[in-house]
Amino acid sequence: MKIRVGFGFDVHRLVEGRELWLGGIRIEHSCGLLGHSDADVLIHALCDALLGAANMRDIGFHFPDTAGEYKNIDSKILLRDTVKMIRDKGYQIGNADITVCAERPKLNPHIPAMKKCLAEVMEVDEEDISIKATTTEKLGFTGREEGISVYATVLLQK
Ligand SMILES: Nc1ccn([C@@H]2O[C@H](COP(=O)(O)O)[C@@H](O)[C@H]2O)c(=O)n1
Ligand SMILES: C[C@@]1(CO)OP(=O)(O)OP(=O)(O)OC[C@H]1O
Repeated sequence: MKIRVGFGFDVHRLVEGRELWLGGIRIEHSCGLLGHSDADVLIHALCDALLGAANMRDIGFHFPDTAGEYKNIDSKILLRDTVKMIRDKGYQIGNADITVCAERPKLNPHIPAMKKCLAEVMEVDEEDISIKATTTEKLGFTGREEGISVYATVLLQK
């Protein structure tokens, strides 16, 4: 069996007047993430980790932010299509481990719903998706609540 690791990282800016979408679910917050799509930064990092493990470039290569068809798109659609691409190349998903850097809101209460949602979209067990949250102790752009960043690692098997 061939085992391959992939890593993804993404950042989106927090602004007023946008909904906050994270891990496929909407979270009540005073501001939301800015992007061409719904700006679900967690899903974008996860897509990049999946694509990286399969050596299939990155999210912007497959879903360019210059294309009207992706304007305000639900990132769950991008994740579903990414998973299809990597399965078509013969890979199975082993597990994903994701860390969200956000000063606010508290994400722990939302993590079970995110895991359930992502597991459904990816057609994997919830047990195979780990999501963790950390502040950056008020340091840097995440600490100043200017944005949210996400790191994702996945393991694929062939
Ligand atoms: N947006 C966040 C950030 C953190 N958490 C949880 O709080 C714990 C402590 O955070 P530190 O940054 O002080 O280490 C962290 O381990 C998470 O469990 C959260 O829910 N939402
Ligand atoms: C998702 C896409 C496409 O709508 O746009 P954004 O929401 O701007 O996200 P980003 O992570 O900057 O890049 C990937 C994109 O091409």
